[in-house]
Amino acid sequence: MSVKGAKGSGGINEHGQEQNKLSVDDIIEKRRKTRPDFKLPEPEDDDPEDNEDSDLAEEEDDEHLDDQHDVEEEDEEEFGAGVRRAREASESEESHDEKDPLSSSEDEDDEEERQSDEDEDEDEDDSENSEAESEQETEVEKARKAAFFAVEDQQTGKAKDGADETPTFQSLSLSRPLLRALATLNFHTPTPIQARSIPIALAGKDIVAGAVTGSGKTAAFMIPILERLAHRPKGRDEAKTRVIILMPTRELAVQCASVGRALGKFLDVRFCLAVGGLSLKTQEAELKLRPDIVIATPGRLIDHMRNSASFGIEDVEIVIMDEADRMLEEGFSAELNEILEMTPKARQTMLFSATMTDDVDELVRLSMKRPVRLFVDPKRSTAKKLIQEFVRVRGQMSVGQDDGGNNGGSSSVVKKRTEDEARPALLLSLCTRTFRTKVIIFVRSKKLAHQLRIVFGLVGLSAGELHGDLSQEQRLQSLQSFKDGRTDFLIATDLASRGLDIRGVETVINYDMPTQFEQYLHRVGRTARAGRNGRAVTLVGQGDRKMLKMALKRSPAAQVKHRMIPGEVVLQISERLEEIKGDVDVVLREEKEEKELRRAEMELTKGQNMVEHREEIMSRPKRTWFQSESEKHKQEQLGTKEYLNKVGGGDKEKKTSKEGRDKFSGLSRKKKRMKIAREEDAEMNKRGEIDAGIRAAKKAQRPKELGVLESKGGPSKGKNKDKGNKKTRSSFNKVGKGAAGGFASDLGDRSGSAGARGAAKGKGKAKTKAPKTAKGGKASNKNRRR
Ligand SMILES: Nc1ncnc2c1ncn2[C@@H]1O[C@H](COP(=O)(O)OP(=O)(O)OP(=O)(O)O)[C@@H](O)[C@H]1O
Repeated sequence: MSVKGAKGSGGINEHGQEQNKLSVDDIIEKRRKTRPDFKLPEPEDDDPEDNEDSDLAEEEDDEHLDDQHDVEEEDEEEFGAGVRRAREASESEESHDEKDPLSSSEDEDDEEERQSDEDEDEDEDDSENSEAESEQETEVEKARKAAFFAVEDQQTGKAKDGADETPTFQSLSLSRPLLRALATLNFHTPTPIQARSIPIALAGKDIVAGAVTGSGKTAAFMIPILERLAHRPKGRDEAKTRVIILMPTRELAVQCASVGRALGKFLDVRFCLAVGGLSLKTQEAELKLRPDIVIATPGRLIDHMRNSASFGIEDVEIVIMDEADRMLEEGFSAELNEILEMTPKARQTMLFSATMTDDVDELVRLSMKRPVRLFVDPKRSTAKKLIQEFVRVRGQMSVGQDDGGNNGGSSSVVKKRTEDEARPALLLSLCTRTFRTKVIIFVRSKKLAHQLRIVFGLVGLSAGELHGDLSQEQRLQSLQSFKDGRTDFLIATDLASRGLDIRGVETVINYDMPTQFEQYLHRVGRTARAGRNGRAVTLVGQGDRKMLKMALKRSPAAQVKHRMIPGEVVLQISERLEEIKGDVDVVLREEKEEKELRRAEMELTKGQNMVEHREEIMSRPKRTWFQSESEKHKQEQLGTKEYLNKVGGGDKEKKTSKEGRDKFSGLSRKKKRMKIAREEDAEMNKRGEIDAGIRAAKKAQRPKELGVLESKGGPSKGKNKDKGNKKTRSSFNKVGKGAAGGFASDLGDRSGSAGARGAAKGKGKAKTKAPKTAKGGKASNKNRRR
């Protein structure tokens, strides 16, 4: 293959030198050199045509536009007028008189289309009504909330009249090292969410807090955590993991750790980042030292809870769940429950997010004690300095003139295209003429993100991509080069829509409208953060009008605009894009070949390692891991079946298992169980030396305070060994009672009989590290990552 010829095939060559990998950038660059430069339209700094507002309707038509363009222009005007009408309607709060922002009153829409529009409108009205209802608290709900949530003023002891005064960090009674760190970061005044949550968090209360994107929620929980840790008992024996911060994605965890380290700069507080995709061994070593704060994604934390010697969460005093709704969306509810149940009952729990869902309400109800509700901004609102622009995407566009020889006159040629085909040219028009640096572009799929990145590369724009198809290292690199300004555009999926705080992002472009309004809020919230200006531009297709209406309804009139892109610019770019279509395919093909080659090399290396180091590899203990619901179910069934076979509870299985009948015939139930246990012990002993070695190593690593005295014989069987009066919220007792699946899921990658034994012995083994049966976990590992 030519590509390989250019840079070698990677790995080690015959001279023992490492050969370079061929990255997608190399492939794009190589391809770009084979064709003339893509001529980009002239940048226009202050293009009045681009930016429509109320005065645009009075502008004269461009003389170069043909008839078809006139129709499109009118259509655009209608769209703009629709945006204005919707805005006005939102201002007067007469939402049901609101006109469809995409409608064109004198449109030539056919009857069928009109009918379907009406149907859709009805649906929208219905859903908006129900939404309005759900936003309006009923008396019953109010009473329920009053009974469950604590009142803020009571908690802080503040008089109501004092609430309006803007506090300073000094007035929040923070210690000097923290005040110094805040000054270093140029945080002079607490943001509203910080001003309200810090005193309550310092008082040890549970909190459920919501505030718009970019309003400083991270520091709102990090400051009181650090302040509380500043007063913890110190000394060698006091090293404990006291705080766990759970984040939905690795990037957010990394970001949160960096905020924490910056704020804790002058305090002797130790952090550990425990996220997937980074070295397990390094994390294990750090956890062994019992860091004060562990910032983790739920899956990786559970992995460590089960597999890392000497790490336990039984001393945790504070649990934070950031972006809790996203964690639940991602199917982490079983993991969250397991983590919460393993921590002490007396802990403080705080939950933060810019958006909340019903599932979060449920989590709050199950995991918190009389939390204080802090919602500082109107529900579903955007940052104050965010300008939202909308660009209409049409699925049809004229591409030139036909002299009309056949039709007896001149007419434009109208090329039918789908909205999706129209979007790339609109995007490139925006990115080449108006928004040229510090732009995040959100797209709906990983594949699209990658293809667009190739397109950007081929036309000479510097773009990176961020989505779940990349390795952790690639994700972090991509993010870093965008932060450093080495790339101007970051093309991302919703993986990046939450929480990412990138200073100086000027524009967010929604290549397509997200399907959930919450998602829209998080995406546009990547700009206009911390009181800065920012702009969000959304391409709006026919099917996106419901979302558009919601956005218009919730935004002040001055912040909403309709952007129009001159038709000829879009046409010019569309034609160029047609020309490079083939190149995109070539790049994708070469990239695939390159990947296959790498995979083949990896397999080869793996095979070699297996031959050379077989014994060592086979002796490594398997890690237990959480499973998907279907895996848990299968495991549960398998465990139950084997158990029933052995104890004689399952008639069918008993009859078909000759061996089982002979072996246990004539024995009482109790004796059967004992015999099974003995057999299993013997079986386990065959694995003996390895397991004994592992147990001994774990025991040796365990700090004295957690271990059982040598004289009492052997290591404790679990991290949750009873320590004085400390209670945990564990429900393992419940699990032990015959719930074969609960244990089976822990021993998932050991033999099914071990799972059955767990069930048989389960009664009363409340303090083992085995997980409880996960209830309500929706997603498998596969769909956790985007
Ligand atoms: N008191 C403050 N003064 C000035 N800047 C602040 C202050 N607190 C936080 N910031 C800055 O505000 C920005 C946004 O903070 P943060 O990322 O915590 O927002 P957020 O509310 O968690 O946003 P999101 O909902 O998108 O996750 C950060 O760059 C942070 O440095």
